[in-house]
Amino acid sequence: MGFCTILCFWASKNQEFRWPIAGRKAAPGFKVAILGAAGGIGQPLAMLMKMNPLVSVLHLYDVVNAPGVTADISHMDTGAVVRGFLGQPQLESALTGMDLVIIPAGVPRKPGMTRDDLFNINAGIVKTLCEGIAKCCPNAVVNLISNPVNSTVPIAAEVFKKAGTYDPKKLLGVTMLDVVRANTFVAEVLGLDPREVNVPVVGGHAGVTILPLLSQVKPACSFTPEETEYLTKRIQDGGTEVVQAKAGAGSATLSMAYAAVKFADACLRGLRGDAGIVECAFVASQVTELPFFASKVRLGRVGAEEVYQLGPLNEYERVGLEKAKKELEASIQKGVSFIRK
Ligand SMILES: NC(=O)C1=CN([C@@H]2O[C@H](COP(=O)(O)OP(=O)(O)OC[C@H]3O[C@@H](n4cnc5c(N)ncnc54)[C@H](O)[C@@H]3O)[C@@H](O)[C@H]2O)C=CC1
Ligand SMILES: O=C([O-])CC(=O)C(=O)O
Repeated sequence: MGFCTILCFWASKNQEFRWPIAGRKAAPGFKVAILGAAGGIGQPLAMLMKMNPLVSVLHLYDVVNAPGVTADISHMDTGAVVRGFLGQPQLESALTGMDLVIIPAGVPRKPGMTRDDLFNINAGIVKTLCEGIAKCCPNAVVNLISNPVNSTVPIAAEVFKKAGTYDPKKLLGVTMLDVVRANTFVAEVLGLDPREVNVPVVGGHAGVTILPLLSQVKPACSFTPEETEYLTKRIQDGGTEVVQAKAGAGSATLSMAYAAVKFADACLRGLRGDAGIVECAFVASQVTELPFFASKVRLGRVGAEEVYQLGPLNEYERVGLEKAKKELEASIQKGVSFIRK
């Protein structure tokens, strides 16, 4: 039995375990925690955040395998100091002092499931983690990835309200993967490099609530009705496409880690005070009559500082918006009721 095996075995028996901290002081930068860091998204996300020069301290928390992932990531010769935290008794240490908390904790879909089918398990996980955030880092910006995002964000908001720490600017549901997919699929149709394409995706993060605004693509372009139908459907079903291809082995993890880092980096640049950082996210909103909605937001020193209106929609998008709102309303209510019941 090697040293690592002994240490991991001991760690799994000893909830007080804390991976040894490097004897180096953290450089200036942001302190970031990933909750669910040993998972399919969590691991590549941890690796990419360790590569981010804006991060000085990276806390990796999970209920399993946190020591192994931490040992592995900590050998990367990049700036951030990495610390691992295993299990509920170490949640508070993982969260204390954090500027940004990214949450990919929870179960993923299998073929045939909707994101809402994850509610029963993931709602409780998100509730517990957000209670920890309210207690230990109430001023942190939260990037919530765990599905169903349309319900988990309202759950988080209710937990923070109950604790008296709710700041709507600091709670952001991550819908970046929808934008990443939309950029990729639209670029394919237009014959462009996806890095040159920007597609706003609004609404929420499930099925028809994912509403790409193809009339607002940059660079300006137009689509035939067939292209619009194909692209809208492909973007809405992007998650299911991956779930089916993985055939029971989970959902999008690598593209999600990429999208999560793209979004987290935008949040950190906003916190640093960079101007003009605009990304789509599912946030508290007055853009429609619903209390939460995904749209473009300006990220700044305190989080989502400005939520932008949708801009002019075409008839196809107006119809899509009505469908999206109907489903979103029920998902939001389900999340709110989970805490208020
Ligand atoms: N917002 C989005 O665009 C996307 C969201 N997701 C969602 O992200 C979530 C995670 O997906 P994967 O990483 O593929 O799943 P996974 O099962 O590979 O990893 C989840 C991790 O969460 C951990 N975990 C479970 N309960 C926990 C708790 N109470 N505290 C801390 N960690 C806990 C597990 O131990 C595991 O390591 C799923 O809910 C999935 O649906 C996935 C892709 C895109
Ligand atoms: O589809 C899923 O279950 C995971 C997800 O949210 C996505 O890939 O967009």
